[in-house]
Amino acid sequence: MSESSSGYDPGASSLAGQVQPEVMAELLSVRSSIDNIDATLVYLLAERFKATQRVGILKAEHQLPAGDPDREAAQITRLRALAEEANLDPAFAEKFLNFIISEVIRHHQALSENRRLPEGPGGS
Ligand SMILES: C=C(O[C@@H]1C=C(C(=O)O)C=C[C@H]1O)C(=O)O
Repeated sequence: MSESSSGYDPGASSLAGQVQPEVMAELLSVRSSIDNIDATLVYLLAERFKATQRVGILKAEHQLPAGDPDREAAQITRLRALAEEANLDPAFAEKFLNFIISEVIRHHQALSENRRLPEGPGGS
């Protein structure tokens, strides 16, 4: 579905009418990059959840535990270092990864109990 038919309005703003037109134009231009980045994040997350779902199926088939704390610790150390290099707050990077991992673990638990998940952030 195209964005125009989904009803998305890239110009939506509570600031309309309160800012000079040049400022608004610059704001909308930067927001267009933010929209592209957000779309990419959604696609990246969808791909990540597809991959983790394969891991979840493998774990369920072989009666392996949903979480893997040593793997998580290694991922967090790596992501914190990457975040520092990228000038991103490492504490934020860690929180974000933990948020995603906890959702993945919830999915893996559901898979191993052969349960369907209610609609949640990860979806699949
Ligand atoms: C995906 C896995 O399962 C869990 C989720 C992880 C993740 O989302 O990266 C990492 C480790 C596990 O706690 C895995 O074991 O690789």
